[in-house]
Amino acid sequence: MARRPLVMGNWKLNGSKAFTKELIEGLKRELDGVTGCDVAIAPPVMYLAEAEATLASCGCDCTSKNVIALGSQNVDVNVSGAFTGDISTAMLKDFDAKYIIIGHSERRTYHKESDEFIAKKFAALKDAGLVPVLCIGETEAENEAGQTEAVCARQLDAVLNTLGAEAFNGAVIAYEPVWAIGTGKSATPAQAQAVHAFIRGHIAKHSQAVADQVIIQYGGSVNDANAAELFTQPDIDGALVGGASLKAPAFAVIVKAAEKAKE
Ligand SMILES: O=C(CO)COP(=O)(O)O
Repeated sequence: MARRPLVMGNWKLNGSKAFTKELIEGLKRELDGVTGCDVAIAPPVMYLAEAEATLASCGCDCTSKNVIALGSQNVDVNVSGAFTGDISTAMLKDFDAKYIIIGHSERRTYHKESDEFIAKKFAALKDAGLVPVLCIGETEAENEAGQTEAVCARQLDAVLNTLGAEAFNGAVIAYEPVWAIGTGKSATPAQAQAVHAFIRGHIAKHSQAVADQVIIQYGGSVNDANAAELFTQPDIDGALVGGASLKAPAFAVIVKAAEKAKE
């Protein structure tokens, strides 16, 4: 089954109002004419207004303003009320954000987010009609101990066992081995493919149809030099890109590589 690739930029804790405007203007120029790949960016929520305005106001007649979707790096489970510092699904929708990253290893590590808590976020996003981008992946120690599949299964099961496989209809999974994030040491295409096939197979135990349509991105040191080879793999449906998403030309090369590999 043909799946439409998705390349998403996770800006993490980077940027400013000026940077947001400049990078998005660059992306609009670079991605003009791209039709075969979905593209999303997740700036810090502080800059969603700037991002939304820059995406909407196009000084040229390019088509790329319709290509780049907005996203966020996190969301909270509560909808409103006395939850100081939190950000709701409704607030994200207010800025037209669509793809919402949850379970990133940096949040699992620095904010002690559990599998169960992340499953609640998944449910909140589905309730709101937003697209969860569920990050999963093993640490270096877990990898060396041969626990990669067990860790990915456990992280998926938190959602599968509470919401059912159907929750993955229209959702995105990002396989991000922790040892590959920000290290310059990407998984090899074969290594990533093996885990992606395991992830799809794990979902297929519940529903083959859901497994066939779910987008599984690879993330971890994806750049303009290694993206094309990663995308040759049948179960790699795009990428979640950190560092290389902060430069319009590099990010555009990755998007175009996905478009070409999956046409
Ligand atoms: O964590 C990542 C995306 O969510 C990957 O980050 P890098 O591309 O900087 O390794």
